Amino acid sequence: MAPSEDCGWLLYLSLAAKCGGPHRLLGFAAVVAAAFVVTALLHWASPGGPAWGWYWWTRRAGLGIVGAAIPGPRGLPVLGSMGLMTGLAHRKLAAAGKARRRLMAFSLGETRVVVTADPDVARELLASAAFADRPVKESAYGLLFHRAIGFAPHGAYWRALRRVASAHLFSPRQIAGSAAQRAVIARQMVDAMTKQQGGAGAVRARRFLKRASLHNVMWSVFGRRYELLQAADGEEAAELKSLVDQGYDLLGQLNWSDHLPWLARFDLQRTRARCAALVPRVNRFVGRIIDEHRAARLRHGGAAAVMDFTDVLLSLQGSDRLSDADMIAVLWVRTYVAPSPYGEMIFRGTDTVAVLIEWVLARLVLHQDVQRRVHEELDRVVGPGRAVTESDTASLVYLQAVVKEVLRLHPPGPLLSWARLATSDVHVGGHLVPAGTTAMVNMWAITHDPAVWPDPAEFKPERFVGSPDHAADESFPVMGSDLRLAPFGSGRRVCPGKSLAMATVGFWVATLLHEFEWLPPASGDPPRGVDLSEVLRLSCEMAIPLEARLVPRHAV
Ligand code: HEM
Repeated sequence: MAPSEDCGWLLYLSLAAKCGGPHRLLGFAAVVAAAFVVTALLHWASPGGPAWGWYWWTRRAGLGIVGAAIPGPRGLPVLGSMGLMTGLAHRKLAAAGKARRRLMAFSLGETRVVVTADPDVARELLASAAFADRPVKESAYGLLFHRAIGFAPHGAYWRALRRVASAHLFSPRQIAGSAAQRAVIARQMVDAMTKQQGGAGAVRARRFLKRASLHNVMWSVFGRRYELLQAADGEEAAELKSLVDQGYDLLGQLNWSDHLPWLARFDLQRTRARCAALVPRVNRFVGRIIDEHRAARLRHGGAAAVMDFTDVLLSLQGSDRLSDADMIAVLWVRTYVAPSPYGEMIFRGTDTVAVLIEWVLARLVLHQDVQRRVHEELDRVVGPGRAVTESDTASLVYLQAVVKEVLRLHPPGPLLSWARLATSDVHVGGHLVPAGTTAMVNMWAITHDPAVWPDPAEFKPERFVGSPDHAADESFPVMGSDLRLAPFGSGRRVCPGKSLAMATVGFWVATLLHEFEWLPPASGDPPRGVDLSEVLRLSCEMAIPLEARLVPRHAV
């Protein structure tokens, strides 16, 4: 509630008190409370709950226009269906939307939301120009995300950022150019895992994968090279890790005051306070790196010896030129770009890649027959005498099918994470979706729908290698043109890092499989020790980190 509204209420109450003493005041308060309860119940009674009720009532009163309401659960008065977005939201939404796959409405406090679990409606929604914006919430503003690619409003600034990132970070030439960097990090991972396996008897892959992904992004963006092993980490890497961890924490939570604005002043989850403490540290960290880049460019007569993404931003001229504050937003967010299933954020660049590789490895530990086929393919294509190179991955057809099948069963952003915001009234799936509505695609529900994928719960990479009795083959595109499996989203705001992500995942998985046999920590048949339970944080990751015994496949 705005401060002026507070003053209004106080004025009414003091007037009422003056006019008739405490009894009148109490009576007035009771009438106000009763009016509030009746209004809340009337709004709540609409399909989709209170936020939709509010919309339909004001529409009826103001314009006399009523379209067919979108079906959906009412949830609780005032709060709506906040419970749907806690825990494993994708599964809860899929269960709630079973009978309303095409489009379901629900309310998150005062926020109107629609979600679809139908590939055709998903295509309509993601391709529509009316959904090219994203809802930006309090924590996003606090962390400057609204100036970064993922959350900048659709317009000239966003287009300029995407153009620069596409040309200098995500183009095929840039991706090929950074292959050597990924090879160095892959080697560091193999060495670090070999060392840990020797000491502990089993390896917990997650910490290496997360560090490897973060170091990879830091290298491309800031030109920084870190070692993977803890002991070799300096102060800067430790500060980086702490900043990223705190950012994860902030962005991963469902911020109640984003949907119940009258709660915002209390800052109950301390979102604002924690953002305020984090931002100056981020500014110092990134600002120092920018200053170092500026100084190096001056030393080299205005150009960098080796261009990283910071140099690219510094070299922009004319209308593309960014202020220091925007540059910090773009660079920092780039290190962990990602909105959450709540319509807010998940760190993308680093988190998703590590999360996906951990799922792939877990599936391969669990399905030893599939792992054997991957090893056979690696022996045929690469052989024991040399390391895998990134150009080998094009020939590793079965391994690519494994990655696709894992993307289908465990999409890192099961709700496509980065929700969209309707900027104008628009018709989707036969319904009117009003401007200001948050829209989501439940990709997890689509990839687990038996009407879309036969035996959806089964892990069958074969479905992507041309088996005639399956719905797909090796040419099945996962980059957003077929909404039956579009883990990177689709349309104007499709993930720009998708090719880089697929190149990184394919190459690192191939290397880790070429070097090691991945066995369950405890022997047995079926293998024990791999728990596929999920937890939805910034991405949907394994609730119990994978542990595996690694056996080197080639003599050193
Ligand atoms: C397996 C890895 C990844 C997955 C599953 C993934 C998934 C996604 C999804 C679902 C979206 C939303 C798309 C939409 O709204 O239609 C997205 C957006 C985005 N992703 Fe990724 N992503 C991955 C890796 C990366 C990487 C490596 C980067 C960069 C280093 C990146 C940068 C971005 C950015 C900047 C956006 C926002 C685009 C915009 O709003 O214009 N992602 N990603």
